[in-house]
Amino acid sequence: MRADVEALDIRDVTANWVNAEALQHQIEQRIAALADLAHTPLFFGRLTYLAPPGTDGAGGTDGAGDAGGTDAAHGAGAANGAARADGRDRADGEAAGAEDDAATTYYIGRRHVHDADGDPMVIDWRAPVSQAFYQASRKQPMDVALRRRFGYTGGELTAYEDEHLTDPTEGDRASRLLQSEIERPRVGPMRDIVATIQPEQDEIVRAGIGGTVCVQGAPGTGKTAVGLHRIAYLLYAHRERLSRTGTLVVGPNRSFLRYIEQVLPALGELQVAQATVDDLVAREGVAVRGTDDAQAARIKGDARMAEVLRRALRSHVTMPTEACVVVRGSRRWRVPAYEIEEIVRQLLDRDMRYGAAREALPQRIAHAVLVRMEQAGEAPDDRVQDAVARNAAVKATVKAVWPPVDPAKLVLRLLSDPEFLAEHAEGLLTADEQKAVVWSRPARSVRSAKWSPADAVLIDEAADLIQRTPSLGHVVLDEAQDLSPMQYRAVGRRCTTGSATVLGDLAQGTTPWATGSWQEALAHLGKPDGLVEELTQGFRVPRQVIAYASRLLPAIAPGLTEATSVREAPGDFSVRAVPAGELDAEVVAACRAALRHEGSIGLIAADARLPALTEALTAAGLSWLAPGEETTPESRLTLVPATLAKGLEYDHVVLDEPAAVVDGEPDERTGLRRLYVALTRAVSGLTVVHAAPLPELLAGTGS
Ligand SMILES: Nc1ncnc2c1ncn2[C@@H]1O[C@H](COP(=O)(O)OP(=O)(O)OP(=O)(O)O)[C@@H](O)[C@H]1O
Repeated sequence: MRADVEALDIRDVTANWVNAEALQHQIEQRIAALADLAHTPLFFGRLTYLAPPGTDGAGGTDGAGDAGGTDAAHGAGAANGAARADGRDRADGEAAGAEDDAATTYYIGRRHVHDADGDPMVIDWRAPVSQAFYQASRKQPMDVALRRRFGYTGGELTAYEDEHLTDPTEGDRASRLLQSEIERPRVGPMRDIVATIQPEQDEIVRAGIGGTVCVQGAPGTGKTAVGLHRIAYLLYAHRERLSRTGTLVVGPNRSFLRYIEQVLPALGELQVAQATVDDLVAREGVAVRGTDDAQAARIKGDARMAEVLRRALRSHVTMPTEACVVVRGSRRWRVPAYEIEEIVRQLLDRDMRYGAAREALPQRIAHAVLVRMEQAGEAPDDRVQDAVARNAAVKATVKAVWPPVDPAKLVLRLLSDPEFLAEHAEGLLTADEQKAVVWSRPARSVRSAKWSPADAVLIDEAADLIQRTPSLGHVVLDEAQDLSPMQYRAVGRRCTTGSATVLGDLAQGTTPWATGSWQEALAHLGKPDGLVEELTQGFRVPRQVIAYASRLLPAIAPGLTEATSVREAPGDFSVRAVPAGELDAEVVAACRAALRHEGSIGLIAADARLPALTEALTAAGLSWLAPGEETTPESRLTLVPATLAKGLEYDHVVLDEPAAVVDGEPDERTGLRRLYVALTRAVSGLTVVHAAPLPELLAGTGS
């Protein structure tokens, strides 16, 4: 397929260079999307239907019987499976009834693959025919006689596993291939899970584009994976619409985005934008260099600020005191002040965007002039109305009544001028709250102001009040629990006409304004009808480790369901108390021990502990990476400040001094939540090393 695209000669088919450029670009994208990925096989599953899908006939039973005849227990007969799988044998017509086979048997892969005649060889995992691969069960076989999963090692087909869903004599058994995929030692960036998406995950992945879905899930339940696969699914099912409107993944920080950035390209999707909320609201000329204390940030992030901004903006509209007199030729047309006031009030009542109303106003005044012209016997047309709207007198009136407003200047004034703030925050913010947000030293200009991230969100809100923010087709919002209401609004206005997938865990909220309930979050996002789903099967964290971390739940998120672990391997888990003077050395020793195993190692520590640990690692001659930098078999140790651990995972985690992680946060609940995040990053082993006493809820075990 790639060779076909590469061989395309477009010289004779393009009318001009713009055409040629556009076509060439499309061709390059197609070639890129068809690139071979090392170790990524073309197919991972096969379905044999009882009858060709879409028919009622039972004619497919033969095919099913045939497929059954070639079965082998998983692991055995792999070579045979490989030969059949590449389609050559089938093309040779090895089996009688090869026709039937082709009609009922489908190979499922990451993308569609066809042969030289254009006949499909591998069906895209997102196609309707593939859904049964994920959803069919013994209870509901969905017309599937045989489901085969293929197992690969380093790109080589090494095993397969069969389920005869309609065979009553065959019992249910756990998939070894799923188990080995889950237990695989992690190294490198996040990978796709297309081969092993679970039924409850699949339902979310394939939910319709019309609705917003919100997923609450404990650490490691696959929220990020599900969100990314959902966007890939939507791009498949609604390609044209979404390529016009665009799609976006919002994540908590750069390291996280780097960690996930290869999943969608591996699924052939290269067009999805990725950003943090700070990126979304970034504006030219507004440099974010400042920070807020927790109280100011919380108030600035509160949804009440949206109303303060709305009022402050609308206060720029003043009622006219003078008539508008338009001179055309020898005639003067006068629109009295009361009539302009009426127009202005109508525009205010319609609650249009400030900027849209400002653009409508000159036309409305011009219309009033035209009515007068007609009354005087003239017959003006649209061109006259346009000319009048551009008349200097009309412009002057508009400027006086409905002046242009710069969003950053508006926020600057609110934060610099206590009286202006008081006027518009009356009844919304208390006097203390107003005091908390006003800058101690007023800024002189937008450029010199020390804007904080929360200020940038306020400016974004103001900009949207003036001019509508363009909406994308679909937005996936990950680690949503940390967003303030104002940040939810900023994301929400980027999908007003589209839909969203909101992913998060209330127990992992570590901002002072962390989400308390998903209903509230969805309301701030502007999607109050969004459906809240829960995932509870954990794919990352070993059972003992998740049980240990879950001891914190009563203190950090009472009422949340504890995750179960689908991992069979118990994992290594130890908690070591060491003398204070030996903490750094013991941590280094734990890292060394972890490095003896395969896979990535994350040393997670309170941010304040980083300098000491950096020194200890250097002295020990160990090199390490920063979070988000790709781990490789040669370079596997990452030093992770606790504040950046969210969303990431490491095969083995060494957690330094839990008490310091808790103390690094302004309050205990946030501290324990930060600790919960740190404790739940491990895939196969966790070593906790501490000199200070453990938080009470965790004390009482260990070695
Ligand atoms: N169906 C699955 N098959 C195989 N692996 C899976 C499956 N679902 C999730 N995983 C794996 O489990 C790990 C955790 O998934 P993911 O990071 O999406 O979880 P999360 O819910 O976003 O976690 P957190 O709350 O910590 O951010 C990843 O390595 C992911 O690939």
